[in-house]
Amino acid sequence: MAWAAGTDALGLNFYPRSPRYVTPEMAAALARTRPALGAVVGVFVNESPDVIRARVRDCGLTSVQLHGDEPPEACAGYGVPVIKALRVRGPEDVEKARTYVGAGDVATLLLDGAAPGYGGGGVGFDWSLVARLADAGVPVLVAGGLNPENVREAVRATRPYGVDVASGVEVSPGVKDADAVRAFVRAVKTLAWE
Ligand SMILES: O=C(O)c1ccccc1N[C@@H]1O[C@H](COP(=O)(O)O)[C@@H](O)[C@H]1O
Repeated sequence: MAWAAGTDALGLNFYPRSPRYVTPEMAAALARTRPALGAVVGVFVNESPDVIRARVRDCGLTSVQLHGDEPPEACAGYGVPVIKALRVRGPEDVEKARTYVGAGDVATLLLDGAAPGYGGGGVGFDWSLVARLADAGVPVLVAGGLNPENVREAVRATRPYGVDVASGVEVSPGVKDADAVRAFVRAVKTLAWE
């Protein structure tokens, strides 16, 4: 459904405490639906490197999104590019994000809101802070509290490399709303490039 809606990347959540958790078997089956230009991202929170490597290998992940307290030195060794997610409460967290630029295999940063827990909480952050990474030389993804109604404003405000959404396109935690997914992708992809 997500691919048909036009999404560029599918996130598979391996955090056992998430309502979006998928088993390795489910993940591998979903990853096999990947179109030629699609990305399959494994989302992990403070997971052991051996488990991450096993999921990359067995589930066909094309990148990993580290959404926990992983230090810069833990962002390498998985054989695929790393998206490091940081929860943003204020400017100090954006400065912390900078410490991951050039570290290990970090290819992209993801800025998320600071909901309780590690992610998927539907909480945004001050989008004006994204500009602080404009000179960092690394692509930035914006997430946190996005939905079909506010994502265009988020893109206009932050000019990100991409956006990520979990709870904002669901009927209930972990259950995607196909109409909302389609509306979200349409809202982003029909934005004029200025
Ligand atoms: O979605 C989850 O349950 C989750 C759990 C642990 C870490 C990350 C998680 N999801 C990521 O959180 C952000 C924001 O989600 P939301 O749109 O605010 O609900 C996003 O990057 C998800 O991939």
